[in-house]
Amino acid sequence: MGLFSFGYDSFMDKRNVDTLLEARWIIPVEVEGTLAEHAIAINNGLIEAILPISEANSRYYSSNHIKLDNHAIIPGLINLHTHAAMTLMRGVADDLPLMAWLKNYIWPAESRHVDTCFVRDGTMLACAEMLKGGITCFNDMYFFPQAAADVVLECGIRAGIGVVVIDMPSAYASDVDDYIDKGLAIRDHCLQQPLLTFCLAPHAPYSVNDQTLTKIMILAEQLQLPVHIHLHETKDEIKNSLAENGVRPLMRLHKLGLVSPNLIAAHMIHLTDTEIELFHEYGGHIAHCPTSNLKLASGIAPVEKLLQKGINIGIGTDSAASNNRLDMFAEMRLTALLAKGYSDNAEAVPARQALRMATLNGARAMGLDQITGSLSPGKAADITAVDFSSSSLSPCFDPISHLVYVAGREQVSHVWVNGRLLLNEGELVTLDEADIMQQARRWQHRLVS
Ligand SMILES: CSC[C@H]1O[C@@H](n2cnc3c(O)ncnc32)[C@H](O)[C@@H]1O
Ligand SMILES: [Zn+2]
Repeated sequence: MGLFSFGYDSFMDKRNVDTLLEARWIIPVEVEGTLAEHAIAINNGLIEAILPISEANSRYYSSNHIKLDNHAIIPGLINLHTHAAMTLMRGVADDLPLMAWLKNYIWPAESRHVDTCFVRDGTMLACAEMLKGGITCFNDMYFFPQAAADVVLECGIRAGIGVVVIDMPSAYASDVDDYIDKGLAIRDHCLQQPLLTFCLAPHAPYSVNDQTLTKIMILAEQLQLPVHIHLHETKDEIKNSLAENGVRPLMRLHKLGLVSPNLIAAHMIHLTDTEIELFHEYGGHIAHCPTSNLKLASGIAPVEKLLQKGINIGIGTDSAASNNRLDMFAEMRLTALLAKGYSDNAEAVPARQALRMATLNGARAMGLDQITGSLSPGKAADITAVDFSSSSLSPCFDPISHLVYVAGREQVSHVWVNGRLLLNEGELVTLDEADIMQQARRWQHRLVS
């Protein structure tokens, strides 16, 4: 009787949580280093505690107790710049420079095919690829953002949806005011959705005029929204801006008041020292997209120099039409390797920094660093588990080094967003992968015809 009541009492003393997750290594990112043999207690979508396994077991219990004995647990990866629905155009036009790619292939295809169904099916395909690759949050810029938002809510991933603006009529909107009105109406409708945030997303300095950019600057300040834009992507962008506006694009945006902590500038390849100073002084963030930049021969961003200055840099895949993968493991590795080669310095972007760029820095750029981007009590349980049991990851002296230089997305086994399991032992929980692939094949036939 005494023994029974002792066991019962001590069981009752423990706190019941939704999930108790044990792992060989936990890499919180916010604090440096690796925690060996620790556990995470997850409750109501949030990380409640991270403790050594024995301590976690003495304080918590859960009917959902998961033991990942050979895994590293990291914050979910954050894809800071993408056009999710463009997965349906993966490989339609390769080996071209940006403007030929856009003007001769992508924009004509978009004008013929992009509608709400295309964006729905393409975003589903992207979410399947991203979740299987450990991505828990993406920053999107595309037509028909309502369709992307619907998919995000259906599958349970987290996203920043772009209120896209471009001075080019489309099936989605007739002019820039129509783009803005439609985008803001979607935001108003989704204000209570914890997985959705919104950005103002003017496409690029060459496709949006001064008057519209000023309107966007005012809206960003009024609504405290990030502004997500392609910037300084090619040498031609800068040459044309000098010819048409008398200034380089970044200086033009600065004169219009857009360079601020609200700004997320994708690419930022061709920069003078003065521009780097200015960008740092005014607090902008960068979405570095190394694969897309190389594939379109746009150039190599001076990442080491920008980091040394103290600029916040996250990592993006860009679209599957210019990458051609939505693979943040590949982008992390390339970020680390390119920075070394470009700056002639093997110490540039060590593994821990590449991982931080792919997680916490992305969250910071999106204004989400109080919610996600690292594993700390009080933050959302946006978590990726990476299986280290393969011989190709053996031996392992440092799991952070392996995550960047060895592991690939094929090692991702589990993903949680807001405490909800979305990938279980490599299988998508909320998405029907076979159906998604069938829809992709249907679009492939349409695009060809
Ligand atoms: C108006 S929706 C977004 C728009 O951007 C196009 N796009 C995709 N990748 C890039 C890139 O690297 N630079 C500039 N524009 C890009 C996409 O096709 C859509 O038209
Ligand atoms: Zn882009």
